[in-house]
Amino acid sequence: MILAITSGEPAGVGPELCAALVQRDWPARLVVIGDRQLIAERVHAVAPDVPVLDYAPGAAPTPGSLEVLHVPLAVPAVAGRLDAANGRYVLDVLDRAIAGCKSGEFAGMVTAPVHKGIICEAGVPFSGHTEYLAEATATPLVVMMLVGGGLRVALATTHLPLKDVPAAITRPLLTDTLRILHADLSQRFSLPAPRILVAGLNPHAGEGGHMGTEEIEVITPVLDALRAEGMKLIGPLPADTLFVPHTLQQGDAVLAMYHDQGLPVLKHASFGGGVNVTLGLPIVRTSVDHGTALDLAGTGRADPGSLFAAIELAIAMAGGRP
Ligand SMILES: NC(=O)C1=CN([C@@H]2O[C@H](COP(=O)(O)OP(=O)(O)OC[C@H]3O[C@@H](n4cnc5c(N)ncnc54)[C@H](O)[C@@H]3O)[C@@H](O)[C@H]2O)C=CC1
Ligand SMILES: NCC(=O)COP(=O)(O)O
Repeated sequence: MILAITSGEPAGVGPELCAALVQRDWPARLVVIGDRQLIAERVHAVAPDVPVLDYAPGAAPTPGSLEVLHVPLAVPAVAGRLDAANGRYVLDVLDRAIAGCKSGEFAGMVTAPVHKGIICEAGVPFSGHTEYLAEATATPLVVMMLVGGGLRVALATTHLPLKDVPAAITRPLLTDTLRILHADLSQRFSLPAPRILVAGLNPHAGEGGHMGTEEIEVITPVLDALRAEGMKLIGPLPADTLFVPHTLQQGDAVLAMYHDQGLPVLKHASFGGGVNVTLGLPIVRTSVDHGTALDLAGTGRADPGSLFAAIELAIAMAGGRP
């Protein structure tokens, strides 16, 4: 099994985190995609003895070395300093991994962090890997789920302004999101009858319609319809008490209505060891839970724990050992 590791934003911690890959004996061949010289420089700054070699598909990998599939930078990259001139490079790296996943060259892809803002400043509207992968694979809807700290938290909406969230949560969106979450928990997470805790949108899940009506008009009807099909759905629950241990024990996963309803809890519980996984895709994609950490780039102090966890999950999802 070959996994593509996209090295992400060249000014961020992604390239140097690749040095840590040689610390473990993985049950998969890991191929780092990025600029050969950039990866070598960042890796050798923190691990001078690690050989950085060109990926040669036909040849057996050299144990203890890092294999790089070269995609050239547009301009030299400086750790900690974003440059819009390399925005297209970041997408070229992703495109190469996606092409390899589609063709069967790679069993899946694991992504190091990108900086959404600098890609937008490069002139390409970009809100995240999740949305980019959906478009690149012509998948009408995907679901972002983060896993860590004993939690699985999926999102009904991802990267959109908070003011646009209520209108985005429609009956069709919620229905399709729950179907994808249910199917992937069953098939890819070995949970044949997953119990899903569904958050409300408003404080106290709307307090009976006195603090918002989306629970009554949208969420409850969708849950009732899907329950009639046999899904085990609990909610809509007030988000502030959903995450107390007693309630969490009653479910296998949480569906939060928006990014910052679910992810702060998940990251509090697991930062540095969490994994972001895109559900509903025809390919396997997992990611680190953290961002580009420009403040740490080039210092060698970035923790590879989340990258390791993302690789483990990708291997498991692709059918290898965990
Ligand atoms: N998977 C991805 O591509 C993700 C990308 N991002 C992007 O990253 C950029 C920066 O986001 P921020 O909110 O500043 O979050 P961030 O995760 O980059 O940084 C938040 C804090 O966590 C620390 N940190 C991050 N990764 C670490 C690691 N591996 N080890 C130790 N400490 C670590 C940083 O030093 C900083 O103090 C944004 O453009 C955002 O969109 C954010 C999350 C995920
Ligand atoms: N908070 C998660 C995040 O921003 C990563 O998003 P994506 O790039 O995986 O879509």
